[in-house]
Amino acid sequence: MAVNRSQALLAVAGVAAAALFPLVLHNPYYIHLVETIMIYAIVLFGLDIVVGYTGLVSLGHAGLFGIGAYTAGVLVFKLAAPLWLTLPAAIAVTAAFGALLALPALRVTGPYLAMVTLAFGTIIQILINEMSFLTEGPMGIKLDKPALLGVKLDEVGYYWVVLALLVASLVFVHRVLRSHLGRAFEALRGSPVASDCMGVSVYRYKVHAFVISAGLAGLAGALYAYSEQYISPNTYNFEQTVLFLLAIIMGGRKTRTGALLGAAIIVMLPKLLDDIDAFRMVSVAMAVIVTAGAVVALQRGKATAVQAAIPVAGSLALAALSFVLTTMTDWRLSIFGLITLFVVYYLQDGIVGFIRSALNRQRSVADDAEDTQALGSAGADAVSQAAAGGARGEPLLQAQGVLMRFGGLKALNEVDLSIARGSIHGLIGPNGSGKSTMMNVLTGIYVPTAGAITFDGRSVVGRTSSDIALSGIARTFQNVQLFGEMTALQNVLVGLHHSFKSGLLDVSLHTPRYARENLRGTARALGLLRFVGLGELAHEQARNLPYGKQRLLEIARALALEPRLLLLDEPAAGLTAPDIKELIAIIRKVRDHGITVILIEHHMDVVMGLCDTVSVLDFGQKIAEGAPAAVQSDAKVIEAYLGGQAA
Ligand SMILES: Nc1ncnc2c1ncn2[C@@H]1O[C@H](COP(=O)(O)OP(=O)(O)OP(=O)(O)O)[C@@H](O)[C@H]1O
Repeated sequence: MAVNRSQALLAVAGVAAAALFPLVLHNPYYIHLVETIMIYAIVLFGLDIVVGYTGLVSLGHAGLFGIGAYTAGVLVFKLAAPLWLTLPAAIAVTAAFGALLALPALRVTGPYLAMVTLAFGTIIQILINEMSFLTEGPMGIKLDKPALLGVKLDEVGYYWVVLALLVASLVFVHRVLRSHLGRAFEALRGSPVASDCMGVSVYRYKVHAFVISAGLAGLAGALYAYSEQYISPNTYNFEQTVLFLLAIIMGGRKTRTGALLGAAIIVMLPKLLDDIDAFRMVSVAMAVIVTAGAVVALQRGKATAVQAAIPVAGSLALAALSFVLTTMTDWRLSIFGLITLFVVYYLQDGIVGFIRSALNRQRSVADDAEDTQALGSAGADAVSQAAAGGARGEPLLQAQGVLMRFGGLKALNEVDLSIARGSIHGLIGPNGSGKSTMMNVLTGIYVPTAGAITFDGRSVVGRTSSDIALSGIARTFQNVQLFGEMTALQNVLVGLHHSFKSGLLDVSLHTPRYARENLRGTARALGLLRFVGLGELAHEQARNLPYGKQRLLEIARALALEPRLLLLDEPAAGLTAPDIKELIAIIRKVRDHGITVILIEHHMDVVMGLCDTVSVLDFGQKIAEGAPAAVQSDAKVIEAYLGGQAA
């Protein structure tokens, strides 16, 4: 595992401290409090996969948490089931409900998804209430602390069980997120369209993320039932769901520390707000921290006086208010709301994100791949020889009568195209002539209004982008579509996703099969990066690369798919002259590996120097086709497109 030493030491120290806590502090109230924080943290690890990594909003997690609690509760109440049965059952049942919700819900996004998941949560609460024959309805279910290996657990024993499962969940989530599955989750947030075109089905991995997240919520729910020793429908309500989301926002997304911190906040804050003395202490401490933070930010030139003044004034006012108030009862919710507003507005990356940026530390974007830095063969070997039969020169892709309508506009009007195997086929035309639309039709982003497209004898029309990608068509994008928060290496590894056959079990147990795939994948990805001259930048975040390098990275990522056909959409746009030279050499090498290329390009020297055949589009129609020299001297082409430029 690619965890650095100090992180590992810190984690071990943290677990040891948590384990010793109930022995040092015997107060059952505090033991229960920490236990609740740990249980909530398990939910939040899962919720962060959905919210932080895939970028979806779920308002259904309290419902899922409730399903876990009731699965355990009902099994204990009706069948006196033991712990080793109730916990796996809670995970399985909740994951199944998660799938039931995700399969239809994840067809929609944004506010619609929020509404669907919210409705789910409400329905679950109503069902728990109504299905008295199973759930005892509003009366709720009482249950005892469970027994483990024949010994009935007391508060401390159960605390340790929860701690052990927290650590297990942490390791599980950590491993999943560092594997190809985690990369798929991040990729679909970074660029859904590029994910699909790399063979990583956005829909499929959204559902995966949701189901994993639901399983964790189920486990936490079951633990919560035993912890409280009583469950009733009212616990799993809208407020609970909002609290979970708030915890992620406050703690910070894409961080396990953030989830733990978020859990601590949502458990402790309401209790602190119950007690005026505690509230005074916290608000004074907060005012001191905020003021000190503002001074540091001002000194380092990270904030202007006005920017720093508002949070300082706000926290001082809160501290002053705490001494004016005599009781908290009427003010609890308002103050909770104010604190939330403050965090959401000023700490958009959450508290952990804020601390990291204050310390000038980047979020670690390392994953399992980093272990294998020294790997990688010579660059060119990484590009697979495009296998599969068919002689050079025979058609690999054929489009007939392709029509693409957008309302009244025919972006493509009865276009025929035949791409010979092993060739570089240029597609040129003035702006808006339909070139990118053609790429989008070929890669399944648009379904053509009419016409037929066959790739290697199989129809492309109506298939999903990821299916088409996996059958051997890779592409780059006119407006670069990289996974910005991921490293160059991780971007290429997303392209290699198809080469990972390991499942969730392999990933969480780090089986030899996963280790083998991971090693091989990383070596190939590094080889591909070297092939496009980015070997040195493997661990750089994609969004930090210069524009020209980003375009080359897109080519490496596309090659990772082991395509037979590579579509390059204006690869030279925005490149400097030396970069263009490098690009031309790379495209030639790609062709020499037997990969067929369709090249959209405005740089005529690139097109004329590289292409075997050129097709010219104008207003969605093909107006000429042939060898570059012939096309260049075609009167219609000169009139439509080359006219001004050729002169
Ligand atoms: N999703 C869409 N909805 C509506 N119209 C579209 C859509 N996509 C493309 N078009 C229109 O189709 C026409 C062809 O666009 P396209 O992007 O394919 O041209 P292009 O040849 O790639 O141009 P450029 O070189 O500027 O990228 C344009 O008029 C464009 O506005």
